[in-house]
Amino acid sequence: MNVPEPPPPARQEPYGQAPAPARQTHAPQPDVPEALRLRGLWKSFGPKTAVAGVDLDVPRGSFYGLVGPNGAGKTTTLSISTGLLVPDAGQVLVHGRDLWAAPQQVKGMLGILPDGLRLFDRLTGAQLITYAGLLQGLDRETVVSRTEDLLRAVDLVADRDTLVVDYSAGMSKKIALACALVHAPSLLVLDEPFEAVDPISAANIRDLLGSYVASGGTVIVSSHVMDLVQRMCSHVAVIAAGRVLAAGTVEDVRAGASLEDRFVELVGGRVAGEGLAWLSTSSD
Ligand SMILES: Nc1ncnc2c1ncn2[C@@H]1O[C@H](COP(=O)(O)OP(=O)(O)OP(=O)(O)O)[C@@H](O)[C@H]1O
Repeated sequence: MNVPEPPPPARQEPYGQAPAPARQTHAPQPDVPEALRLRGLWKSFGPKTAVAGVDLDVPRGSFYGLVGPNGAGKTTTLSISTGLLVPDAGQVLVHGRDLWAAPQQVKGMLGILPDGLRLFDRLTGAQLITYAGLLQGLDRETVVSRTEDLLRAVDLVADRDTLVVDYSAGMSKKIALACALVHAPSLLVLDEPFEAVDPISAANIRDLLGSYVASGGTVIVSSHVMDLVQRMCSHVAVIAAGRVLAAGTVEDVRAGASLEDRFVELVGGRVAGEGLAWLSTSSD
């Protein structure tokens, strides 16, 4: 693997402090074909370069999978794309709007399920969705009806009045997804949305996301489950060592092979051998 080139100089304007345009809107720009456009993203943590020049175009209305080995830079890329992390360099455009020029307006278009999300877990599930909706500026009547719809959609009606602190990992993931959806964003960015979620709930969530995409929304998901990405996504990007190795429609990227085989071919790293000899030695 090549040693990454040093990043270009950092942006001059600190995050969120660029002068705001006089008039801004949450609406996507209609003539822009990409829901998300990343250009030249770089991010290092001390000596570790996590993202090394990522360019990516996510077409509007696509179901986009982001796959890569552990430590590839997926979470860092998604965190930068949603304004949760400041890059050392690069540009993020959401529906044609620069995230750092108008962070509040752009974030109104985004629904985010971050990795390792900390929730306000002393609220019940229903209260948490309500709180998320009110924070997004929805009126109370709309929030109440959407909360009921979302609790049904993520199979949490029976636990609507349970404190989130008492939710299992999968239930927490589902309530966080419901919070991400409540303001009907035009772009959903989901980091490992199916991790710890049971198969029935996962199927329901897939259906929900499928309908969302069919109605014009755009979804980006990171996942380690190649079979799921192959079945669910229209597009995929393979990322390793902070760089995009391949990106496009799932059909184009897998090029006749399974996505899993193509992934292994692109990324490498299979360990040949007979395993750990000592592991098969009984201590009895
Ligand atoms: N806050 C941080 N401080 C230091 N290093 C970090 C930090 N966040 C990420 N890294 C490093 O950056 C690299 C990319 O991490 P990242 O979490 O983006 O990978 P990932 O592709 O999401 O991995 P996984 O599939 O294991 O979740 C890793 O080497 C990781 O150790």
